[in-house]
Amino acid sequence: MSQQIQYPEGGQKITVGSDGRLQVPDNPIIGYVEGDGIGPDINRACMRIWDAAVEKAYGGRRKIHWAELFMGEKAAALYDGDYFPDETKAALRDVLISIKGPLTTPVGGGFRSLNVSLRQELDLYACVRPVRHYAGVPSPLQRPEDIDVVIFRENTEDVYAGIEYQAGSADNEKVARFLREEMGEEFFDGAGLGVKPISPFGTKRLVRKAIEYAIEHDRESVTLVHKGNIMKYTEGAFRTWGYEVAREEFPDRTITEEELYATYGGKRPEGKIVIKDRIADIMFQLMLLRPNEFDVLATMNLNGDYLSDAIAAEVGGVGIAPGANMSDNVAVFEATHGTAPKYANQDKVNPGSLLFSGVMLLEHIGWSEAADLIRAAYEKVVGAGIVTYDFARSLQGATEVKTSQFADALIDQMHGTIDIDRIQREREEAIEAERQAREQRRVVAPLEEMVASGRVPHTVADLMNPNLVTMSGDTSVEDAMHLMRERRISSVVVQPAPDEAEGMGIMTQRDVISRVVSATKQPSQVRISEAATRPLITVPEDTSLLDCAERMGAENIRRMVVIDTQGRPIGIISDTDIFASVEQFGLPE
Ligand SMILES: NC(=O)C1=CN([C@@H]2O[C@H](COP(=O)(O)OP(=O)(O)OC[C@H]3O[C@@H](n4cnc5c(N)ncnc54)[C@H](OP(=O)(O)O)[C@@H]3O)[C@@H](O)[C@H]2O)C=CC1
Ligand SMILES: O=C(O)CCC(=O)C(=O)O
Ligand SMILES: [Mg+2]
Repeated sequence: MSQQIQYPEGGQKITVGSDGRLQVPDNPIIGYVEGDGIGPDINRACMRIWDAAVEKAYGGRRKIHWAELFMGEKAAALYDGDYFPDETKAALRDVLISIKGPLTTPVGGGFRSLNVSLRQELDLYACVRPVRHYAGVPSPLQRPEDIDVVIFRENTEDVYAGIEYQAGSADNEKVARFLREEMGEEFFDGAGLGVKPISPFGTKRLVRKAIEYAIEHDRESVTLVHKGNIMKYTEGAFRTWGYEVAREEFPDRTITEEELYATYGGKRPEGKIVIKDRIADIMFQLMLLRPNEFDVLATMNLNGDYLSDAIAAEVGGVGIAPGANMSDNVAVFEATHGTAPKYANQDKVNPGSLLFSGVMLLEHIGWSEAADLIRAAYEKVVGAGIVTYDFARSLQGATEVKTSQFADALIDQMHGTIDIDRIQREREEAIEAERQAREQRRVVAPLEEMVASGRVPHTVADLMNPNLVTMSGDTSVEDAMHLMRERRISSVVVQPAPDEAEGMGIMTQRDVISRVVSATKQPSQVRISEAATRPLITVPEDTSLLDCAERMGAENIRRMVVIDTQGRPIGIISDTDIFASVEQFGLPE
């Protein structure tokens, strides 16, 4: 066997004690695989951050001794075309804990996925992917903080098992003949064929791990995700065996959702984990609409692959979501995204996914002080708008930095050598300056444009501000205040919450002051529907400015929401807008 791997001097191996727990020395040897594509860029950056956090947390008493292990393109170059050498497999088992970057897999042919091979060869049966939101990270959701789930994805079975027969091959014909002649199945000629094995053994060990995690981390529920209505004997069986393991092995710690309502009136008894199940397609919708109903998710391989990328998108994208592949002793932590080849060697991408996989690793070996330092520094740095290109795309006032510069900022923050509050202040000032410039353009420039073109504003649509924010009535006043401050707006349109019969309303800064602050209520405890003014006073987009001014006077209000012909809110017009127009053009006709 070719020998390329060298364990660093001064390091000691992690072992498993007689109680089954990891024995971690202060100088553990931990394996790392750099990965292909963007792998080297993110790995270089993350190693500096992990090392700095460990040094800072333990004052030099603890130190990781990294051992480079080889997979993918780097391995092929060193081991004569072998992408996953035996030496690496042996070392991954030997050091017990490793972390890896992404690896290239060719589509539709070529060699088998190295990631899948790794999971199967080492029997790393649980792919654990926590997804939560970090303050300051841009998200398409109104309340991304509601997302805090841990996905346990089965890692060795399902259509990923690699039991596939290529169309036109002799094996394919043999299997097709068997299925048609012996089993009476019908399908089109020339079909590629794949097998989807789901076993009670594979299912139960995965669901067992998910329930153990839920118990250990004081989580409320474990949801079995499946498409058992269609694939009854694979996905349906996953559901059946999942409930079985809960009932047989954790009878004192689990109840089913059915029991929750039938026996406990919907109120979860202290210390019990609720086991429930959802069909996979609706699960994607639920994770967008009501994510706070979910906690730990147990899925089969393919559903978990899809679902983990989709949920990651809700909290900032695959650039930030971490993961780990685990057996009972061996664990290989890994970024959940791929090799993003178009960005390779550009020092450009977000190191967050690998970084937080390392944070999981630090927690796994019990070094949570170092993990906490990274999390705290991350929130500060991203909160100050220092981000890589992916977050910069949707973050107002962002300072876009390279992968290595992002690592520098995190390390400086941990060392206290960066004035993050000043950067944050400057960012807020820049956002404010941008807002004022926008306002200037909105109120003055359109009028100037109109003067130049000889047009005169007639209707509210000519003058309205289309920058309108609508929020659901069950949003807390605190969350709405954050958004109003961030967007520099003085009101939000309030849509009825699902449990409300009333129509739309508006909540202004003045409402917050008079109905929440002066009433000494906690903004976090009050829903915006309680602070809003109803009904919403609207004005159709083709209303003349004079009519609008008259209505404002009659209703004694300073702004009105403009609606289109379908009754949808499309903008807001204020007395300031009409004032500016009259000052410029005189009284409208
Ligand atoms: N575990 C593993 O090793 C995995 C390996 N792969 C392999 O990776 C290769 C490429 O796969 P592909 O489907 O393109 O998926 P990738 O995850 O590599 O890239 C898809 C897109 O995701 C965004 N992205 C990915 N990583 C980052 C990051 N760190 N920071 C910011 N944005 C990021 C980029 O979006 P944008 O273009 O919008 O900027 C990128 O173009 C394939 O060979 C695939 O098999 C895929 C998944 C997992
Ligand atoms: O192996 C691959 O190339 C893709 C794996 C993947 O998508 C995942 O691990 O989530
Ligand atoms: Mg994937």
